[in-house]
Amino acid sequence: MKNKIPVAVLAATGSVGQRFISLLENHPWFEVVEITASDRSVGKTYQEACHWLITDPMPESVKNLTLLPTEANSLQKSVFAFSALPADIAKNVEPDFARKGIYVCSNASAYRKDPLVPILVPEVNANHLDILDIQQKTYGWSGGIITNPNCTTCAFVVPLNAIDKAYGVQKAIVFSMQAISGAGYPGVASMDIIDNVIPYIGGEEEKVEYEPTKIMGSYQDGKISLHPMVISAHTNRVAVVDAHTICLSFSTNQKVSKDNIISVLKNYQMPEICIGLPSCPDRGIVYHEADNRPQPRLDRNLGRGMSTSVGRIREDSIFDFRMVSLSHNTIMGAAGGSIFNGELLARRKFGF
Ligand SMILES: NC(=O)C1=CN([C@@H]2O[C@H](COP(=O)(O)OP(=O)(O)OC[C@H]3O[C@@H](n4cnc5c(N)ncnc54)[C@H](OP(=O)(O)O)[C@@H]3O)[C@@H](O)[C@H]2O)C=CC1
Ligand SMILES: N[C@@H](CC(=O)OP(=O)(O)O)C(=O)O
Repeated sequence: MKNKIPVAVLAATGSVGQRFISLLENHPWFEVVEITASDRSVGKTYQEACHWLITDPMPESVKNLTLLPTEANSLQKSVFAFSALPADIAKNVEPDFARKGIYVCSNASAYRKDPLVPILVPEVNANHLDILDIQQKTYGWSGGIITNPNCTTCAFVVPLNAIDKAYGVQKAIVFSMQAISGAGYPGVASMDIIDNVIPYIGGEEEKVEYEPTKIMGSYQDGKISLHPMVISAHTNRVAVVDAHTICLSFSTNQKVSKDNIISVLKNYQMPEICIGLPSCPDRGIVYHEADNRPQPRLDRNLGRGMSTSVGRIREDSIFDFRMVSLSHNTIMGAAGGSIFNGELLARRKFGF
C-alpha cells in the first residue's frame, strides 16, 4: 500500500473549495495537508473562516488547519494542489505552483485555452494528459497545470462525445438552466433569483461553444486539434441550488435512427483507463426512460455526483435529434471532476 499523496486545496473556503474538502475526506490516495484562501481568511483556522454550505458535516481533519496565503512559497508539503481559485487570481499564481514542482488540478478557466494545457475529462480524452510532458519542457516546469471544464460544458460533453464516437457530431445548439451554486457563495442575490430566470451569465456562452471542441479534439504529436463541430449556446441561471440541466439539439454526420442514439447512451461503458480510479462512477451515463427525467433534485447525486443523466431523446425538426442532459455542477462539473483528473495523473506519474 503506497503512502497517500499530500495535497493542498487552493481557495478552500469557497463553494468549490468546500466540495474539494468534503470529497477528499478519507480519499484513498490523497490527504489534505495544506489549505489556502484570500487575505480575508489567512491565519484563521478553516472552521473560523469558512461558511460551510454542504449537508455532510465539515471534516474533523481540516477544522483546525490554518489557512495559508495563496502563494507557491506557502506550500511546504503538497505534491498536488486542487485549485478553486477565481480565474484572475489563478492566472497569476497557478504557474508559480507548477514551477515549484506542484501538479495543479484547476477548476479555474484561466488556462483552459492554453494550447499546452489539457481540459481533461478522463472518460473522454485521457490521452490529452500526454501533453503534460511537452508543457513541462516548454514552460520549464517540474509540476504542471491540468484543468477541468466549465460546469455547463461538463453537463453534456460525455454523452455528446459518446454519440460523436459512434456517428460523428456535426453541430449542436444548447440551452442551459444553471444552478445558483455555479455563481459561488454568496453568488446571485436572492432578490434577483427567487421567482426568476436570468438569461445572462458572463463569458459562459463563449466557454460552452469552445471547450467541447478542445475536449473532443484529437491529440497527436504534442498538439490538440479542435473538433470541427459547431456549437451555439444560450446560458441561463435558474432557481435550483445544485446541478446544471442542458436541453440540446444536434445533428450527426451519419443518418441514424433515434433508437441508434438511445442504444449508444444506454449501453455506454466507462473506458478501461478510468476503471479503478476512486472517483470513477459505475455508470458514466445514466439513461432515463421516463418522459419527465432527468431532473436536478432527483438525479444530481447519481454516481456520487459523477454521472451524467440523459433522457428525452427525440427527433428534431431542424437538427436531427434533441435530448436533455444533466450533471452536478460542483461535483462532476468542478471539484469531483478535478479530483478524477488528479487520480488519472496519480496513476500515470506515481503508479497508483
Ligand atoms: N461553482 C461552480 O459550479 C464552479 C466554479 N468554477 C470555478 O471555480 C472557482 C471558484 O469558484 P467558487 O468556489 O464558486 O467561488 P466562491 O466565490 O464561492 O469562492 C471564492 C474562493 O476564492 C477565494 N479567493 C477570493 N479572492 C482570493 C484571492 N485574492 N486570493 C486567494 N483566494 C481568493 C475565496 O477565499 P475567502 O473565503 O478567503 O474570500 C474563496 O475561497 C472559480 O474560478 C470558478 O469560476 C468552476 C466550475 C464550476
Ligand atoms: N460559470 C459557471 C461556473 C463557473 O465558474 O464556470 P467557469 O469555471 O468556467 O468560470 C456557472 O455560472 O454556473
